[in-house]
This record gives sequence, structure tokens and C-alpha cells, in this order.
Amino acid sequence: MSDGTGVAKDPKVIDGKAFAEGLRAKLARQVATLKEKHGFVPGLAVVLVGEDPASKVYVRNKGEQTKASGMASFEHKLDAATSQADLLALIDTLNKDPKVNGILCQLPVPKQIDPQAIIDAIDPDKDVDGFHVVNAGRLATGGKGLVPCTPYGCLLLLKDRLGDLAGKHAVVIGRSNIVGKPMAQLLLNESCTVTIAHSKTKDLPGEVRRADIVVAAVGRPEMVKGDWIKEGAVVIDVGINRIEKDGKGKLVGDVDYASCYPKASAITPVPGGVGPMTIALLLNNTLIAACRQHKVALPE
Ligand SMILES: Nc1nc2c(c(=O)[nH]1)N[C@@H](CN(C=O)c1ccc(C(=O)N[C@@H](CCC(=O)O)C(=O)O)cc1)CN2
Repeated sequence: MSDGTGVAKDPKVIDGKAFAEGLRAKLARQVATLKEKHGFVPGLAVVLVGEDPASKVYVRNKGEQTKASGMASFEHKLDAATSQADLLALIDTLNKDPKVNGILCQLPVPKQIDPQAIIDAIDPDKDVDGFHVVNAGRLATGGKGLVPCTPYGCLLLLKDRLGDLAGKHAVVIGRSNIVGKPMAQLLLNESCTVTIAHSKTKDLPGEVRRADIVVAAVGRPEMVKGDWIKEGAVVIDVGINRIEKDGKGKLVGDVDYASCYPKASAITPVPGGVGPMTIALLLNNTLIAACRQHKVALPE
């Protein structure tokens, strides 16, 4: 397989960047159809509090990709000293603005702000991060909610690679509300047998060795080793860790790629695996939220 550069692509490596590009191209066509048929474009409001360097990059990319897909982007950059009350007042304004169909506050937030209070304040129907308890409940009970972007992206990559996931044994390492728990729920909804492993799990390598699908979302650089992986398992790495190696800064996942690659039948790289899917699924959620708010069908 080649990407047009003359360099053969490794079919074992799951190319999240290319998959996300395809999703965004489809989204742009859907947005154009909405504009032509119904006279509106979806709008996404992104709130950034403070100066976290990685968050600034993610927010800039969100804005650029929102506009590139034809949607309206509303960026709110607030001072690092912003009070929780002022941030809640902005969320209230955005909740009431009909041009804003999706709202998110970039995480992490400065320590004077309780992230849960902000998540709770976002209208669940505009909660395009899918973090609100109402959306967590809808995901758990089969309701029509908004699904957290990173696990949703992982699921699409898995289904693209494996097709039907029913009966597969999936081990999710990590139990965060943002990735681990919704990931486990999504896999359960696909009829996988799901184990959620975490820092207190006894014999973590032994649990992971039983998995057909491994999703690592634990936030510890290169923790998952090759001898934990069953021959032929699919390995999805959600981790994004900045480390120093040989005196240089490097981005690595939660998976020790070099030792896991030979065992896996398919594996996501870092960078270029799960990460790019997050923003593509955010735009997808914004489109879904806008169509629901305007009571029109999602364009083909
Ligand atoms: N409100 C939210 N905050 C945060 C989320 C989120 O989904 N909602 N997730 C992360 C950050 N994030 C999006 O916000 C995000 C992380 C990584 C990537 C990405 O494309 N990663 C690249 C590498 C980029 C780099 O060099 O840093 C990759 O993996 O290839 C996109 C979005 C925390 N906060």
C-alpha cells in the first residue's frame, strides 16, 4: 500500500491521521448540504482558560478544522486567573446562543476552577465532548446522546479494522470518565466482553494477555510491554506523553510500541493514531448536535 509518496505504508499500522482526514472530508460535504438545503451551518464554541501550551495547540487546531469543514467557530480565550463564576456566566451565554450548537471547555482548567462544575453547566444537548452526566447516562442506557470523542474515535478505528466486534475480549486500561469508562461502555454496546483494568488491578500483564483488543488509556509512558500482548491482538494507544529521550523531547504513548508491534495484528502509532480522531469526532458531534437542535435529518 502507498500513500502517493512512493513510500509503502505498513498495513499493520492503523493510520488515524488518514482516517480522520476522510471523516473531515465527509463532514465538509454534509455541512455544505445543510447550508444549501436548510440555510444554516453548525457552530462550535471552544473555551480556553489560561496558557497551557498543549491546550493552545489543540484549541487552535479545533478552530482551524472547524472552519475548514465549513462550520462556524467561536473561540473564547480567557485569562488564567478567570474565576469559576465568570466561566459559568460565559457557559450560560453560550447555552442560550442559537448560533452555538456545540460547546466545550478545553481541559485541564486552572486550579481555581472545578472542571466538573463546568461540565455540569453545559447544556447536555450542546455538550459535544459528551462528558455531561446526562450523556454518560444515555451512553450507558442506549439513549440518543453525544459520545466522548476520543473513545468514539477508537471505536471507529477498531470497527474499520475488525468489522464486527461481538464476542471479542477487550481490556481497557484506565478508568477515567473521559476515556476509560466510555470506551468500556462503547465496547460493551458492541457485545464485547470487557475488562476495565487500572492501577489496583492484580496481575495487569496477565489480564492484558487475555485480550483480543487492548485499549491503553492510563497516562503512563510506554507502560504496556510486548510480552503482555496476545499474538494477533489489536492494540489501541490513547496515551500522549511528552518525555525526554537521548536529550530530546519526544511524544510517546502508553504502549511500548517497539515491543508490542511484533505481537499485534494491528496497532495505533503515537503520534498519528488516536489523537487526530479526537478533533474529527468533535466536529462530527457538532454536526449531530446541530441537526438535532434544528430538527433536521443528518445529511448522507
Ligand atoms: N475538553 C476537552 N479537553 C481535552 C480533550 C478533549 O477531548 N476535550 N482531549 C485532550 C486534548 N485533545 C483535544 O482536546 C487532543 C489531544 C491530542 C490530539 C492530537 O491530534 N494528537 C496528535 C499529537 C499532537 C501533539 O503533538 O501534541 C497525535 O496523537 O497524533 C488532538 C486533540 C485533553 N483535553
